[in-house]
Formats: sequence, C-alpha cells, structure tokens
Amino acid sequence: MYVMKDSEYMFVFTGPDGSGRKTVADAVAQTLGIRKVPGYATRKPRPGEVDGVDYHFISRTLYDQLEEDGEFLESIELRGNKYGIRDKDVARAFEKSGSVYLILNREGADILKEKYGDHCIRLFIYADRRTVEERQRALGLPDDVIQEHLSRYEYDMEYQSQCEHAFENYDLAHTVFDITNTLEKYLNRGLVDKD
Ligand SMILES: Nc1ncnc2c1ncn2[C@@H]1O[C@H](COP(=O)(O)OP(=O)(O)OP(=O)(O)O)[C@@H](O)[C@H]1O
Ligand SMILES: Nc1nc2c(ncn2[C@@H]2O[C@H](COP(=O)(O)O)[C@@H](O)[C@H]2O)c(=O)[nH]1
Repeated sequence: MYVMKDSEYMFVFTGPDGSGRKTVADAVAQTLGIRKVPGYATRKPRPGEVDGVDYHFISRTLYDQLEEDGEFLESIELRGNKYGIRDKDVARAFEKSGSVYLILNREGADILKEKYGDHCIRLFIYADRRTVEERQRALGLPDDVIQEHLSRYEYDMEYQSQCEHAFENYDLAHTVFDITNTLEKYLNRGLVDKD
C-alpha cells in the first residue's frame, strides 16, 4: 500500500449517482492541478465513456487475476460487475502530483478512510432525488441503471454525516468554487507542514 507523505492528501468524491461527482471533481482538480486515479471496471463502457479516463475497462477474467494477485487497494461488486482501485495507480498518481482524487461509492470511501485516516478527505456531493434522476435521464443512461442507482439514493444520502465535507450541487460554478476553497486549505496546510 502506498504510504502518503505528510503533505499529501487523497480526496474522495462520494454521494448519490447523478449528483455530479465526476463533473465537480474534474473541474476542481483542473483548477488545483490534482490527479485523478481512475478505477478498473468489468462493465462495458457507456456511450461517451473513455477507457483509461472514466475507468480502465477490463474483462472479468483479468480483473479476477489482478484481484488474486493482491493488486487492488479496494474492490467492490455492484450489479454483477466488479470495480476497484489498483494500488500501483495510486502510487503513480502521487509521484506526479502532490495530491490525488477518486470517485467512489460509500463502501470504497470507507475502506480508504480506514487505510489513510486524516489523509483521506471525503467530499460528499448531493442533490435531491428528482434532480439526480433528471440528470441521469438527460445523459441517456439506461432505465434499469437509473432505477438501480435510485434504489440506493437514501442509503447513499445517509453517508453524508460521516464525510468530512458536504456540498449540495445545483449551481455548478458555485459548487466548484466552494470545494476549491476547501481543498486549498488542505493543500496549503501541506505546504506549511513541509517547511
Ligand atoms: N450543478 C449541475 N447542474 C446541472 N447539471 C449538472 C450539475 N452537475 C453535474 N451536472 C450534470 O449531471 C450529469 C451527471 O453528472 P456526473 O456524471 O458528474 O455525476 P456522478 O455523480 O459522477 O454520476 P455517475 O456516477 O452516475 O456517473 C452530467 O450530465 C453533468 O453534466
Ligand atoms: N468502491 C468503489 N466504487 C466505485 C469504484 N469505481 C466506481 N465506483 C462507484 O460505483 C458506482 C458505479 O456505477 P456505474 O454507474 O459507473 O457503473 C458509482 O457510484 C461509482 O462512483 C471503485 O473502484 N470502487
């Protein structure tokens, strides 16, 4: 497992599907110059998804092999598909930037918090149920996927109180501004610690 330096942070964006985690996280990261750690997924890419950017899309056979070899820092199964974060990808991302970000469900966020403690900061992004449904419909996600996501909505929302920070996401520019300000405090703290 990668051992973080005092100045390094792992920012985990979590919250209900469709709340805008990816959109918000990518915008904040671009401003702050922090690097994404894309996970591995055994499901098929959806229209618009890019291999290596949204996920590394791999076969179930390869995933099982990597898992057997102990390559994953955390791994979950959802709707018959496996998703996981590879330890060496975290290490590589930290080599290139002082802090990194990931987009995970609450189970993954819990695992990384357990492993990295104060250096894992969970950012809970949310919007009301109707809004997340509309956003997913507008994206053209299949109905069964939207229904499955919505079936977890209340359960996902309960995780808010356990996260270090929570942000509602309606006005995108406003959300990105607030999160950027919050993360800057951690990044500046890292610099102060270093000196
Ligand atoms: N503040 C916002 N206002 C309007 N639309 C938004 C806002 N934030 C995100 N969106 C849009 O909502 C849709 C879902 O966003 P995104 O994919 O970032 O969500 P997510 O939480 O990562 O969901 P999933 O895990 O299902 O992919 C996208 O089309 C995105 O452009
Ligand atoms: N714990 C983990 N959660 C992950 C990982 N990669 C993605 N996710 C989250 O799971 C669902 C997947 O939904 P899908 O619609 O993209 O199939 C979503 O909430 C992701 O954020 C991971 O490696 N570990």
